[in-house]
Amino acid sequence: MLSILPGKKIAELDKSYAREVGISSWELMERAAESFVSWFLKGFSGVQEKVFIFSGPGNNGGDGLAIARLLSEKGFAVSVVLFSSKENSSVDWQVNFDKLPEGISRYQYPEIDFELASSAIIIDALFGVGINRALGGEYLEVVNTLNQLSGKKISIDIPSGLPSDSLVEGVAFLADMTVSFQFPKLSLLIPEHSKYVGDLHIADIGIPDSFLDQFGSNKSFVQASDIQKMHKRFDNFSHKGDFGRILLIGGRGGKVGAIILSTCSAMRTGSGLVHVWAEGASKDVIHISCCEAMVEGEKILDELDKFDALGIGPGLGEVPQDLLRNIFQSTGKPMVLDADALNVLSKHPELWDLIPKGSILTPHLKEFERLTGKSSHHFERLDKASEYAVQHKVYLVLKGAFTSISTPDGKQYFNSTGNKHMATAGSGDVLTGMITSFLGQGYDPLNASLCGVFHHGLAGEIASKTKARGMIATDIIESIPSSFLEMQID
Ligand SMILES: NC(=O)C1=CN([C@@H]2O[C@H](COP(=O)(O)OP(=O)(O)OC[C@H]3O[C@@H](n4cnc5c(N)ncnc54)[C@H](OP(=O)(O)O)[C@@H]3O)[C@@H](O)[C@H]2O)[C@@H](O)CC1
Ligand SMILES: Nc1ncnc2c1ncn2[C@@H]1O[C@H](COP(=O)(O)OP(=O)(O)O)[C@@H](O)[C@H]1O
Ligand SMILES: [K+]
Repeated sequence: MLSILPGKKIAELDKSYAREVGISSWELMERAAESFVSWFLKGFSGVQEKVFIFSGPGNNGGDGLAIARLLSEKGFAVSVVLFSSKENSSVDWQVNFDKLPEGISRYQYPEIDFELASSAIIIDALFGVGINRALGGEYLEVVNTLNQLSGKKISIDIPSGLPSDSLVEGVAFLADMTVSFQFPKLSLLIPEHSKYVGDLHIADIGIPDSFLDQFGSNKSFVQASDIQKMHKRFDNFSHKGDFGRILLIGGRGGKVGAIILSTCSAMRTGSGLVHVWAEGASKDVIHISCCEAMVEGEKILDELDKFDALGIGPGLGEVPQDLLRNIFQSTGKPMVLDADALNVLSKHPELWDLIPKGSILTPHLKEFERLTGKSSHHFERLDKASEYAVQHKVYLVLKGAFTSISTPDGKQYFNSTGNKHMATAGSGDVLTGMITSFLGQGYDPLNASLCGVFHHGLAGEIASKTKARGMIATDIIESIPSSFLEMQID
């Protein structure tokens, strides 16, 4: 689990880590540069390619100079554009400046012809986490100019102009890709900053997770290796009863498809027994669409105790609040609440304290807004999500890119899988089926949420390799088994 530290803590982290392992701050910068370059070489191997690196006065600029040297050694035609004088730059910047090889072209801003840079790969090393005010003067001017260029643009650590923990003010560099060191800065994970960040890559600089943990952050970025450890192991004598019996409630009226998606995905996630509550003609449709599931009528609501987990909401439509109230009161077990179940909760806050403790709520942004009111930006939304989870002792899965999972003990986890092709009708219903399935298999609510969200995103990534923009929710379901195979979960 990568702790996400606030920008202000990073200088302290660097210093204490360098001291602990007995390396200099320059050596840490060198590791960062090497990690960037090894990522870069996977995507840009054409050694004839031109690279322009814009280097600011701090350590982000220092990273840029180290990267300039390393890329030049690999045969790239590298130019650096400098802004401050040597004596006004950070100590490690100066060391890397002195190490710049002869072959690198140097320009002192404003003496640069942007025509030359227009056909090059642009690397933004102006400012990193040390930015402390909006861009102005020549930095504003250069970022505005670079933003007009059409070549590939890459930011080191964070796009220049973005603060690491708050909303951008004014202008920032528009990167196609951002390579952030060790962990993503919080600011890289919010929708308002997506156009600046582009595709996000995390470059390991070798600081162990356990070392980051000492800084006591309540926010983490979830990795595949974390998820692998959370999975329950089943043995050779396991039978379907060990994989849980769940009940899914929803799919009324014209929305029977929603609960079918949840049902099929629960089966694919490994549930032993999946029951679905259904009304009238939808029973047959469910049977035909997912013959492995058992379809139940109204009476099943009197037998909730026999289920290991419930998932309520996909396609439920408008229902009287009593339906939820009765369910909450007849079982103390955590359950998954999505879609229309959340809409009932939004209209009836008096139900909030009846939600069984440890339940998992999975709103998308609109559903979350109905629940907690409008937010002026995502940082505020994340705070509200955390408050809600703590206050009502539930897990709040706020869906979108980098879905966040807020916990009753005030922690917040950010998912690292998924992509834009998952923004398609029904993909949230798939997630509900997956999380309910894990909960029913005996995963605790945190692990069920984290594993559900991670595998959902990974299945989406796998499906999108062949389906891309044409991907539909069913494709995600079909790729759930591949997500287990990829993670070697048997
Ligand atoms: N573990 C890690 O993550 C590692 C991190 N590393 C790297 O270090 C980076 C952080 O470096 P950093 O602390 O030197 O800050 P950085 O962002 O270069 O800028 C500070 C300078 O800018 C100035 N300044 C600020 N705002 C300004 C503005 N709007 N307009 C104009 N000037 C402005 C400010 O001076 P001021 O004017 O405030 O006196 C100061 O001179 C980090 O992002 C990563 O790339 C790696 O090297 C090693 C491992
Ligand atoms: N751009 C994106 N990147 C990653 N995941 C996404 C993106 N857009 C949507 N998703 C995921 O797809 C799902 C969409 O859920 P939701 O909006 O409830 O869909 P529906 O209501 O149609 O079922 C969520 O799990 C969300 O995290
Ligand atoms: K930068």
